[in-house]
Amino acid sequence: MLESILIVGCGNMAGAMVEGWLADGLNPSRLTIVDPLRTEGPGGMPVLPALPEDGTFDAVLLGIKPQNLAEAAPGIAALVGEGTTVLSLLAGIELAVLQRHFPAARARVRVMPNLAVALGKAPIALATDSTDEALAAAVVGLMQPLGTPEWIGEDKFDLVTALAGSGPAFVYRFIDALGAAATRLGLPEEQARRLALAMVEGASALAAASPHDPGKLADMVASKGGVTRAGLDVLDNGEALGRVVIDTLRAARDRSAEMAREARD
Ligand SMILES: NC(=O)C1=CN([C@@H]2O[C@H](COP(=O)(O)OP(=O)(O)OC[C@H]3O[C@@H](n4cnc5c(N)ncnc54)[C@H](O)[C@@H]3O)[C@@H](O)[C@H]2O)C=CC1
Ligand SMILES: O=C(O)[C@@H]1CCC=N1
Repeated sequence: MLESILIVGCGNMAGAMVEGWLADGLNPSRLTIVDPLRTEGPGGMPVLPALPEDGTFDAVLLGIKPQNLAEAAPGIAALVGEGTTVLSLLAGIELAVLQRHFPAARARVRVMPNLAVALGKAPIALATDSTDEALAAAVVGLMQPLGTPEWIGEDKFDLVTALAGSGPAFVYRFIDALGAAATRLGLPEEQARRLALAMVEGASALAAASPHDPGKLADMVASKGGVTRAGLDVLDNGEALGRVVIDTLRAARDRSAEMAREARD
């Protein structure tokens, strides 16, 4: 049902999806990639500099920036027929706006992954204006090799964009901050960075594998009156970490909502 896929815009995000699909064994002949700024895609895939003149595709994956949509949409729409599902990665571009640009499509689906799709480890939020259950199952099947797809009401998409889409950047900042702090407190910089990254990798793998929630795991690390508790007391004091994280997600969510308003009007 989603055999042939035209990918329009193959930068960081769509490129990572292609990497994930190829790693999972997807037949590259299913993908046609268009990007004026790339000569080669992941795995040496060919990239067309412009949209093909004609062709029939089961899906069109939009991997361009939201601000490029209005200009690119008419050309893309010419390749979107009644059998084509539009899959959009674009932050803050609502289904209603996709409907306006691609009225002939079989369905429109918002997809919010993150760069961990390359490793098959991204949460992938999905929202659609279609009620076709077979199509919904096909979309989930297409996304499954890239991580953990799940349907989410579109009213939560701004928040999910902040958490699942932008989230890795927030975690990378925290890893950087751990390394920088350890450097400032006396470890050689390279060693501090290496230890911080290895620690986060192991801790998140354990959190994913453990039957315990992260709060319980934190308590399992912290001995009463010991070393970890002294550090946690700083993070917990006045909910210091909790407050900065709420402010972070709120700012990202609100920017997504603002982008949605701009694209709507
Ligand atoms: N980078 C990320 O982690 C995430 C990005 N997204 C969404 O993915 C989309 C792409 O973001 P990135 O990959 O980060 O941007 P990017 O700038 O790396 O990639 C965009 C690509 O689109 C190409 N492009 C521009 N106009 C085009 C056109 N008319 N036809 C074909 N290709 C065209 C550019 O040459 C570029 O390679 C955005 O809409 C963003 O909201 C969603 C989730 C996470
Ligand atoms: O920063 C952005 O706008 C996109 C959406 C989520 C991640 N990157």
